[in-house]
Amino acid sequence: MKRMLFIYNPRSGKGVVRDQLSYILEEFSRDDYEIVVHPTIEPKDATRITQEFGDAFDLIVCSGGDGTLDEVVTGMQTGRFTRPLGYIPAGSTNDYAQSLGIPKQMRKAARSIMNGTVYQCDLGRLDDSYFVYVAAFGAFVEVSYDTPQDMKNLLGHAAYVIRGMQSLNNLKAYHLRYESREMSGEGDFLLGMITNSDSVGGFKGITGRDVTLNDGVFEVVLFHSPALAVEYPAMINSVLNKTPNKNITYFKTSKLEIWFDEPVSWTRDGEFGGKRKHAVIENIPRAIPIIVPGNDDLKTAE
Ligand SMILES: Nc1ncnc2c1ncn2[C@@H]1O[C@H](COP(=O)(O)OP(=O)(O)OP(=O)(O)O)[C@@H](O)[C@H]1O
Repeated sequence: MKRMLFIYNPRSGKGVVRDQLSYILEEFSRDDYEIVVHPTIEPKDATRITQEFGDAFDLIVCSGGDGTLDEVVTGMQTGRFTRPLGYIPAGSTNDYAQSLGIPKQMRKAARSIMNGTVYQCDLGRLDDSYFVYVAAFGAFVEVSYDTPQDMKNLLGHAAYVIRGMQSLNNLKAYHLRYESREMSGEGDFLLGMITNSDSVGGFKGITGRDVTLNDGVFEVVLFHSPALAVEYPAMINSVLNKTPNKNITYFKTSKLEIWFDEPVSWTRDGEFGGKRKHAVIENIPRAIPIIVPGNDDLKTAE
C-alpha cells in the first residue's frame, strides 16, 4: 500500500477544511492510500513534520493557505528530499493555487491530486529561506502577515483589503540599489515584488506578462516613489489595466541582489520574511514537484 502524509492547517482562511475533511479523505481512500493525517497545532509545525517524517511517505498533501504550503516546501528543502506534493487550497486568497489551475473547491482539488500529474515548479530562495511564489518588501507588505487570523477567519480575503486601505496612509519610500544580469538601478521605491505567480494579493496580472512557473526566472515589479502625488492615480490605473507606467519597472531574472539604506521588512508567501538591509533572491529551477490537474492552460517552458 502507498503511504500519504496529509498535513492541514485547521485555522487557514475561514477554517473551511474542518467541514470538508471527511470528503477529502474519502477521495484519497479511493486510491489505496494508507493516510497519516496531521493537523498543524502552531506556526512552523508543517515544516517540522515534513522535515522529520516526510521522507517515509510516497506522497505529501497539504491543505491551508500559501503560508502552510510554504512551510511544507521548506520542510522538504531542509529535509533534503522531494516527494510529489498535492495542495488543497484553504487560505484567504490562494494566489498560487489559482496560477496552477488547482480547483478552489476542496473536494475537487483532492480528486485532482489523485488524477493529476507532477509539474516541476520553480522555487525561490531569499538569502537562507525559501519562498514558493512571492518575496516582497515595502508598502502593503505587512498587511500580508499582520492581518489577524481571526479577521481572516471571519472575512476571508476582505480582511486583507480592509487592512490594505488602512496602510495607504503610511506609504513610505525606501532608497535602494538593485542589481541583476538583466536590469540594475538605484532610487526611491514604495514596493518591490519578486514573484512566480499570475496573481499576488488576489490581483491577477499584477506580476507582469507571460508568466511561466517553470522557466527558471522570476517576474520582478518595482514601484518607484513618484515625484508628485498626482502621479499615484496613473500608477494605480496602470496596475488595474496592465498598461506601462514610467514609475513601474518590470523585468525577469533568475537572480537579484538588493541593498537598502536601512533594514526593511519582507514577506515570504504572506508570512513575515525578516528585516533585511541586503537581500539575495535566487530562482531554484523546477524544485517543487507539485501535482496539478491535467491542465492544458498551464504554460511550460521548453
Ligand atoms: N494551529 C495553528 N494555530 C495558529 N496558527 C497556525 C496553526 N497552524 C499553522 N499556523 C500558522 O498560520 C499561518 C497562516 O497560515 P496560512 O497561510 O495557511 O493561512 P491564511 O493566512 O489564512 O491563508 P492566506 O495566506 O491565503 O491568507 C502560518 O504562519 C502557519 O504557520
